[in-house]
Amino acid sequence: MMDSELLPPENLGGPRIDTTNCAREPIHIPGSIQPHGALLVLTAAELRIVQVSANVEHFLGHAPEQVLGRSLADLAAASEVEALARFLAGETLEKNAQYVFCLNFGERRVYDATAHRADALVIVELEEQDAAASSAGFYHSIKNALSELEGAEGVAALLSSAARQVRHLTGFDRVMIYRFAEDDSGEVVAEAQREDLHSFLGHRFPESDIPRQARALYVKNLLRLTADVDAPPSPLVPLLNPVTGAPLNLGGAVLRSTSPMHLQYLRNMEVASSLSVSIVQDGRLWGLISCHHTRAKIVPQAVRAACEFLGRVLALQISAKRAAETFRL
Ligand SMILES: C=CC1=C(C)/C(=C/C2=[NH+]C(=C\c3[nH]c(/C=C4\NC(=O)[C@@H](C)\C4=C/C)c(C)c3CCC(=O)O)/C(CCC(=O)O)=C2C)NC1=O
Repeated sequence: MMDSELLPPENLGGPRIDTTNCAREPIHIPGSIQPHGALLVLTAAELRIVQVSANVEHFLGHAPEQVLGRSLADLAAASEVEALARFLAGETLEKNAQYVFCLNFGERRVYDATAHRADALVIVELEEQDAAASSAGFYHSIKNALSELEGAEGVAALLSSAARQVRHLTGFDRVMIYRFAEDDSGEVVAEAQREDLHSFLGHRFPESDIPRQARALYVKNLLRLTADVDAPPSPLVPLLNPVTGAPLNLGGAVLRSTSPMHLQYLRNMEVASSLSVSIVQDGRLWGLISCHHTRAKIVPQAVRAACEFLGRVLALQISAKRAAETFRL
C-alpha cells in the first residue's frame, strides 16, 4: 500500500489513527454524523430510505427500524418530496450540487434540509430551522460585507476586511485567513478576534496540520462545520450502505463527523467549535477562512451559505487585487 493510500476506517477493522498515520485517515467515511442534525439515505429512483443516522427518532419520532425501507413520501409533505424528485431528475452526478429546501414531517417537525447525490444514492440532512438567519437584516449584512470587500485597497486590506466581515456575520470568537505556502504549510495572514484572546497573526503551521486528504476534500466541498468537539457522534444504521455494501461517502455531507485527530487538535487549542471555508483559485486550495468559538456553536444553513458565498467572492477579489497591485492598474 502506497504511503498516500487511505487506510480502512477503524470501525471496519482499520488500524488506530495516530500522529504517525493520520495523513491516511479516511475522513470521508467516518460512519457517523454530528448529532445536531439527522441524516437519511435514499435510493435516487424511489426515494426509499435505506440508511439513517441512529438519532433519527429525535427528529422524526420513529426509531431507525421503523423508518428503514419506507418511502420519504410516506413520512414528509408530498409537495416537498415532489420538489426534491424534480431537482434530482434535473441534476447530473458530476455536479457537486446541493439542494437546499424545507421538509415537513408533521406535528411541528419542520426542518432545513440539504440534499446531494453520493454514488447512486441521495443523502438528505435535516437541521433545526433558525428564523433569525432568514431575516431581511441578515441579507442586508451580506450586501454590506460584499461592498466592504470590493472597496478594500490591496490584498492585505481585503483579507483583514474578510476576517472582520465573517466574524460580524457569524459571531465566532475568532476568524482567521489562513494562506497555504508552496510546501502546503500555512500562515495566519489576517485575523479578527475577541479582544481578550491572544493573536495567531503571523503564526506559521506545518503541512501536517491540514493533511493531504483533507486539503483534497476541501477543494471539492468548500465548507465544514464542527459544531461541538465534545458531542458524541450519531452512527449510521446500518453501518454499511445496503445498496452499495460499502461505507457511505460523507465527503459532501454538511453533518459529516470530524476526524477525531482534528477534534483533539481543537480541544488542545481550547476551541469548542470550528468552521472553515475554502478559498479556491484555479482548482487549488489558496487558503481557508478558519473560524473558532470557545463554546459549542451551531451555524444555520443560511449563514453557512453566506459564508461559502463570501469565500468564493474573496477568492475572486484576491486575484483582482493581486493583478491590480502587480500592474498598478
Ligand atoms: C490557527 C491555525 C490553525 C490550523 C493550522 C488549523 C488546522 C486545521 N486542521 C484542519 C483539519 C484536519 N486536521 C487533521 C489532522 C491533523 N491535524 C494535526 O495537527 C495533526 C495532529 C493531524 C493528524 C496527525 C485532519 C484529519 C483534518 C480534517 C478534519 C475533517 O475535516 O474531518 C482544519 C479544517 C477543519 C476546521 O475547519 O477545523 C484546519 C483549519 N486550524 C487552525 O485554526
